[in-house]
Amino acid sequence: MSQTTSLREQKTVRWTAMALVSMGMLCGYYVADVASPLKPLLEGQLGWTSTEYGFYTGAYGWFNVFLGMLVVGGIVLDRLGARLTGFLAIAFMFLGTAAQWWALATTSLAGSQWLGVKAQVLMAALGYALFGVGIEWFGITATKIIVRWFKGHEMALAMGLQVAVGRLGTAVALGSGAAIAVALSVAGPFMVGTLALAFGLVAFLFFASLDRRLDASERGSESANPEDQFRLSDIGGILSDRGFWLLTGLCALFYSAVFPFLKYAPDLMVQKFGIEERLSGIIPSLLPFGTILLTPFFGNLYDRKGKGATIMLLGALFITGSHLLLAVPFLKFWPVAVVAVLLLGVGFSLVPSAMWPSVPKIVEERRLGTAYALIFFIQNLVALMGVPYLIGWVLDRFCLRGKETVTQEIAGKLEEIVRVHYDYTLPMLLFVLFGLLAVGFALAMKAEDRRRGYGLELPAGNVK
Ligand SMILES: NCCCC[C@H](NC(=O)[C@@H](N)CCCCN)C(=O)O
Repeated sequence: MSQTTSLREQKTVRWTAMALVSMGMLCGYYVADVASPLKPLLEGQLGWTSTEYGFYTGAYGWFNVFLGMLVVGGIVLDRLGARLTGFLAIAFMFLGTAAQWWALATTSLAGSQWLGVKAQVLMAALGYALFGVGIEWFGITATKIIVRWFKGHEMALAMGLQVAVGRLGTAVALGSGAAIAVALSVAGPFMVGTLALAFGLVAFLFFASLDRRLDASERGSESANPEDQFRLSDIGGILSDRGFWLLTGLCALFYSAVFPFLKYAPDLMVQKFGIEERLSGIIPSLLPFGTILLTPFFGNLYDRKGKGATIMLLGALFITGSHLLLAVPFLKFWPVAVVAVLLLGVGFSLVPSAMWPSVPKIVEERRLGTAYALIFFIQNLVALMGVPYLIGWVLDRFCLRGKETVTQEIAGKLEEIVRVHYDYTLPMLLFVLFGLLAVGFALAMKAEDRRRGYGLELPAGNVK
C-alpha cells in the first residue's frame, strides 16, 4: 500500500476496524441488559423487592453521574485517544461484571446489611456502577472511532451497524438470560458475561494495532495537529448551543421511554400477559432483534437521503403509540404485546439511527468526545439512573396486588419461591408521558435545524 493513502480509504480495512470494535459493544450490551429477565428470579429466589431491583439497575449511572466519570471519560478520550480509553473501558466492564457475578453467587453476603441496604444488593449495584462507567466510556470511544474511520464515507450506516451489533447482545441477554439462570443459577448469566468481555478485550487489542497502522498511513498521531486538541474551555462552547440542548433533551426522554422499559419488560410479560417466567424475555427480545436490521437501514437512508430531524420525530411517535397500546388495561393477549414491541422496535431504530450521526453536524469534531460524553451524562442521570429507580418505587408503592408462595424447578431441584403480583398500568402511562415529551423535543429540534441550518435534513456529504 502507498504510504500516502490513508488506511481508512480501504473499504475492507475500515469495516474490519468497525467489526472489531463492535465486539466490545456486543458483549457490553449483553451484560447491560441481562438482569432484565432475572427480575422475577431475583425477587423469588433472593428475596429482592422491586425497589431493590430498581436501585440496582439505576446504579448503572451512579459513578457516571455522581463521580462525573462520563465527563472524565470524554476528556480522557479527547486528550489521550481512543485506544487507551477503549482498553480502560473494557477493563472496567470486565471487573464490574465479575463483581456482579460474585455478588449473586456467594452466600457470604446473605443476611448482611451495608449502609442500611442488603449487602448483596449493594455489592451487585457497585459492580453494575463500575460496569456502567466502562460501557459508557466504550460507547463514546466507539462513536469517535467510527467518526475517525468513516468521515466522508458511510458514517451513519457504520454507526447504525455498530448499534445493531450492540442490540444483538441485548436480544441474546433477554432471550437467554432466564433460561441460563434456571439451568445454572441466577449468577450464571454474569459468568457468561465475564467470559464474553475477555473476548471483547482481545478483539479490541486487534483493533488498536489496526488503528496504529492508520496513524502511520496518515504520517501522524491521533491528535498530531495542536489546533485539533481539545481544550477545557470547549465545554462552554458546547453548552451554549441551543441545538445541542434540544438533541440532549430528546435523547434523555427517548431513552427514558426505552431503556428502563427494557428493564421491566420481561416482568410486564409475566404480570400482564401471563407468560411463563422462563420465557418472559422472548417477546421483549423481538425489540432489539427488529432493530438489528432496521437501525442500519435507517442509518443508510439518512446517509443517502437526509431527513434526520423527520426520522427522529417519527421514531418518537412510534414509541409513544407502542407504550399506549401496552398501557391499555384490558388488552392482555400476548399478540398485542408482540405488535407493541414491534412498533417500539421501529421507533427504537428510527431515533438512534438519526440522532447519533446528527451530533457531528452540530458539534465540531475535536469537541465530539466531550459532546457525546455530556449527552450520555444527562441520559445516564435521567434514563439510566433516575427512571429505572422511579419505576421500581412506583411498582412497590402503588401497583402491588399480592404475593403467593409457589414451587418451581431451579437447577434441577424443586424450590419454594415467592411470586409477587403487580399492575403495570401506571408505569406504562409514565413511559407514554416520556414518549410525548420526546415528540415535543423532536419538533423543536426540527424547527431549530430550519433556523440554524445544521443540515439535519440533508444527506451525508451535503453538510457544511
Ligand atoms: N454512536 C452512539 C451510539 C450510542 C448508542 C446508544 N447507547 C447509549 O445511549 C448508551 N449511553 C447506553 C447504552 C445502554 C445499553 N443498554 C444506544 O442506542 O444503545
